[in-house]
Amino acid sequence: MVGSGVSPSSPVEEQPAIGLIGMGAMGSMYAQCLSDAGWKKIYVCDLPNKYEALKTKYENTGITVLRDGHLVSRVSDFIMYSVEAEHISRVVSEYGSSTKVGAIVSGQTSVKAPEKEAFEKYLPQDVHIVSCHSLHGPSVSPAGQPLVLIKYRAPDEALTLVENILQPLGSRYVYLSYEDHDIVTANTQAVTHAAFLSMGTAWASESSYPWEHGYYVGGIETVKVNIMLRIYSNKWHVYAGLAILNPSARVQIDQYARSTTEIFKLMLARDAEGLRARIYDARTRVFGNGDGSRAPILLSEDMLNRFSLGTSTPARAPLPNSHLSLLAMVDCWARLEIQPFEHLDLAATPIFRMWIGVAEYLFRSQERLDAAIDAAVHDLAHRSDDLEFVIASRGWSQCISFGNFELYKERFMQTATFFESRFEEATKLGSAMIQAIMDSSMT
Ligand SMILES: NC(=O)C1=CN([C@@H]2O[C@H](COP(=O)(O)OP(=O)(O)OC[C@H]3O[C@@H](n4cnc5c(N)ncnc54)[C@H](OP(=O)(O)O)[C@@H]3O)[C@@H](O)[C@H]2O)C=CC1
Ligand SMILES: O=C(O)C(=O)Cc1ccc(O)cc1
Repeated sequence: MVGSGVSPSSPVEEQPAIGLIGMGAMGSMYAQCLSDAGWKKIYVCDLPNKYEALKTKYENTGITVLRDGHLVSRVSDFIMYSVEAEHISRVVSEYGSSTKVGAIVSGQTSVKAPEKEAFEKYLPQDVHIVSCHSLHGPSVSPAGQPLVLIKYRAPDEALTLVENILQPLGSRYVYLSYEDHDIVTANTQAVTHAAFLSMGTAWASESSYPWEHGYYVGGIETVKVNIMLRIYSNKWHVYAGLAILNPSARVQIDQYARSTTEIFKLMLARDAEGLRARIYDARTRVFGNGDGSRAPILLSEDMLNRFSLGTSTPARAPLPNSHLSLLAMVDCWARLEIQPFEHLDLAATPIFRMWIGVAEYLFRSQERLDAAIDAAVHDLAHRSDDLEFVIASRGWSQCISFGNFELYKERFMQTATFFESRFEEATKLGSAMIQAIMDSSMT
C-alpha cells in the first residue's frame, strides 16, 4: 500500500493514484476539490459514451479521463464509486475484478446495504474496503460538513490513507459501521425528504407557486419553500435510492404518512383536546421539558426573511397555519422513538439541521404551537393545502413501499417539472440560507 502518511505536498511519485468512477455531481465535485488541493494523480471515468465530452472538459487540468472503470481500477490505489445506488451492484460486478491488488475501494452511495453486498460479492479478496458518504449535496461547501467513513475490510493504515486523501474537503469525519450508517441516515434523511417531497407534490397539485402570491413567505415558511425546491432540483435517483433501498427507511416514511393522516382526522373531527394531547405528548418525547441549554438552530426570523423567494417580505400578516407537516414530523419522531437531536451533532445533513430547526422553532414556543393547534382545528384557510398534503404524503409512502424506481421517477419528475423554472433562483438563495445557518451554528 502507498505510505499512509502522504499529503498533497508529497512528491508525485509517493502520491496515491486516486480513481473516481462516476463523474456526475458528486464525482466531479470530489475530482475538482482533490485536484485543486494538489493531488496530482487523479483518474476518472463515467460511462464510455461520455468519454469525449469529459476529456474536453478536463483538458489541461491535473485530472486524467479514462474510457471506463476497468482502466480506472487497474491503475488506482484508492477507488471511489460515485454512481446511482440502484446501479451499484451492476457497476461493481463489471469493474470490481479489475481492481489493483492492495487498493482501497470506497463508495459514495447514500444507502450502504446494496453497496456492502456488491463489494462483498464482486471485489477480489486482496483489496481493502473503506467506504464513505458526504452528508451534503454537491452545491454545498464540504468544509465542516460531516463525512462518514466506514472501515469495513481494511487495516488501520488504509483508513489513515483515506483520511489523508480526503483531507482537502475540510469535512468532519464521522466513523460508523455500514449498518449504523443506514439506521442513522434513515432517521435523518429519508423521513425528512418525505416531508419536503410531499409539500412539493401538494403545491404542484394545486398548480400553485404560493410564495409568489404572498403565502408561505417569511420565517420558517421560507425554509419550507427553499428546501422543497432544493430537493426537487437534485437528482431523483438520490432520493429514490435512499428511500427504497434503505431497509429502515420505509417504516419511517410509512409512519410519517400515518401521523399526517391521523392528525388530519383529528382536525376534521374538530377534536381540539385530542389533538392538543397528542401534540403535547409528542413534544415531551422529542424535546423533553426544554431546559433551554441548547441554543436554537434558527437564530432569528429576520435572518430567514433575507432568503425569501418572490416577495422579500410577506404581503400580509401570515395566515394562521396548522403547520401539519411539522406537527406530523414531531409526532412521527415520537412514535418511532427517534431522538433527532442525538443525530444533530454527529451526522446531520444541512437539510435535516434546518428541518429540526424549524420544528424546534414551532414546538419550543408555547404561543406558536398553540396557534398552530388552534389553526388546525378552527381555521379553514390552509385546509385545502392540508388535504393535498395528506394525499401527497400517503402517495409517497405507498410509492416507496412498492419499491419501484420507475414509479418514483414519474412522481418526482412530474412535480420537479412544475417547479423547474424556479430552480436557479432557489438554488442560490437556498445555498446562501444554508451557509448562513451553518455559520451561525458554528460561532
Ligand atoms: N447528489 C447528492 O446530493 C448526493 C449524492 N450522493 C450519492 O452519490 C452517488 C452519485 O450521486 P450524484 O453524483 O448526485 O449522481 P449523478 O447522477 O450526478 O452521477 C452518477 C454518475 O455515474 C454515472 N454512471 C452510471 N453507471 C456508470 C458506470 N458503469 N461507469 C461509470 N459511470 C457510471 C452516471 O451516468 P448516467 O447518468 O448516464 O447513468 C452519472 O453520470 C449516488 O449514489 C448518490 O446517492 C451522496 C451524497 C450527496
Ligand atoms: O441534505 C440532504 O438531505 C440532501 O438532500 C442532500 C443529500 C442528498 C443525499 C445524500 O446522500 C446526502 C445529502
